[in-house]
Parts: sequence; C-alpha cells; structure tokens
Amino acid sequence: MEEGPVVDEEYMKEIEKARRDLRALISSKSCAPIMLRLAWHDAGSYDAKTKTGGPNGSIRFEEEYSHSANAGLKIAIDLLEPVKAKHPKITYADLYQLAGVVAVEVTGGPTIDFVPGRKDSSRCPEEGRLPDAKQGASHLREVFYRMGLSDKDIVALSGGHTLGRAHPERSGFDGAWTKDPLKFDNSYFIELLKEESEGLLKLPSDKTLVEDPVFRRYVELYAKDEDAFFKDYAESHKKLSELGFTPP
Ligand code: HEM
Ligand SMILES: N=NC(=O)c1ccncc1
Repeated sequence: MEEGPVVDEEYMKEIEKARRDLRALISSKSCAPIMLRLAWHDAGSYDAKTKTGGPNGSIRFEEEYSHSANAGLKIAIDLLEPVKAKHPKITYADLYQLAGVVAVEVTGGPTIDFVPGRKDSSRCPEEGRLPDAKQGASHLREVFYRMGLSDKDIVALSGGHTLGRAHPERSGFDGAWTKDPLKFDNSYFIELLKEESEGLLKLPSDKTLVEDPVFRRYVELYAKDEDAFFKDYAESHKKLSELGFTPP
C-alpha cells in the first residue's frame, strides 16, 4: 500500500478546487452515470475479512479495468486524467470517490459527506468481486455482506440505477432503467414496482429486489418517499466510499 496523503489545509483546498472542476466536467460531458459506476466499482471490490480491495484507485490499472464487470470504465478513467494532472496531490482513490459524490449531486441527488485521505494501491483484486446481474438475492447478499454492507445498503445503493443505462457491448444488457437517466431521483423504485415499464430495463438482479420480501419493504418505502431514499442513499454511498478507510 502506498503512503496516504497528508490531509492538511492545502489538501483540503485542492479537494475543493477539484470538486469544482469535476462539477464542470461531469455537467459538460453529461457523464455522471459512468462516473458513479467507476466510484462504485473501485469501492465494491472490498473484502471486509481480508481487508483487501476497496476505494484505493486500483481500478486505474488495466489489470482491473479489463475485468468484464468493468467494461467501458476506461472512458471514465481517461476523462479524469486531466483533473488528476491539474491536482496531482489528490490520490486516485480520493478523486474517483469525489467524482462519484459529485455525479450524484449534479444530477439532483442528495449531498453526500466526503472525507478525503484515501491511499492509492497498486494491488488489484482478483476478478469476480462485483455482483453478477444474472443472479438473485442470495448472491447479492453474499457479495455485499463480504463488503461489510447490509440489506438496506443493497437496496438503497441499487437506486444508483436511476442514472444511466446498460450497453450491449459492455454488459450484454441494453437500455435505461428510468425515463430520465440523467436525473437522480426515486424513479428507479417506482418503475421496479410496475409490472411492465414500457421500454425500460430491469436486470434479474433488479427484479430480485421486489421478489425478496426483505428487500421489497425498502423498495416500497423508497418508491413512496423520495426523502427517505435520499437519506438512506447518502448514508450507504458514504459507507461504500469509505470501505476499509479510516478517515484521519
Ligand atoms: C446490486 C448489484 C448491481 C448489479 C448486478 C449491477 C449491474 C449493472 C450492469 C449490468 C450495468 C450495465 C453496464 C453497462 O452495460 O454499461 C450497470 C450499470 C450501472 N450501474 Fe450497476 N449494478 C449493481 C449495483 C450498482 C450500484 C451499487 C451502483 C451505484 C451506487 C450502480 C450504478 C450503476 C450506474 C450509474 C450504471 C450506468 C452506467 C452508464 O450509464 O454508463 N450499480 N449496473
Ligand atoms: N453497476 N454495476 C455494473 O456496472 C456491473 C456489475 C457487474 N457486472 C457488470 C456490470
């Protein structure tokens, strides 16, 4: 593991300058969805038992971004290189998580508390730590519990599919989950509860959220109460972004 950053006043100022640059980049390129997916994929490799993987910037290496689950993410990695070059003191680990937080914010989602200080690592996790869209509830629990996350985290974080779409050439799936893929709201959960959502995507892993009785309770709450979704999403996203990281 490389040395962590010294989070002094200078580092904090750099973070705020980078935040402004990320707002401009993500808004101008309409790339919030892929930035959120990058942040989630860097963090989602965490194994709470072995304390390996997690939000450490290792996804920047071909060894990891070439994993099949990460198809397409090199686009986000390349888009962030100029921001890294302008703010070299900021670690990749912090930059990717800051980009994920800004992506949610600029699309109308909740403000997510961001604490910097993540170290970069050059050790890539083995392939297969992210969830498989073709599987159901027991698989989701196996993967997210390994990260140290809960049933509530699984459902709240799945709300990230309010943004963006699936691309056949990346995952074999096609289409958006919601009518406005660039608006962060609770529409993912509203669509999930409909029998058929005209022309919209539901992955097998999405459907499992309404088929499993425990998950379904959260889906019904979030579909009914967007404030409740935003509160729980912000908490779960912060947890995800800090897996294995002890804020200084
Ligand atoms: C619960 C397990 C999950 C599974 C099985 C899953 C699966 C997938 C798949 C198959 C895609 C399509 C990739 C493509 O073709 O471009 C996708 C896209 C996406 N995922 Fe997930 N996902 C999960 C959880 C999450 C979480 C926790 C987040 C963020 C908090 C997230 C955010 C996104 C976003 C924003 C996209 C769209 C990216 C784009 O538009 O380029 N996903 N997901
Ligand atoms: N958000 N998750 C994903 O993009 C994904 C997860 C697993 N396999 C392919 C894609």
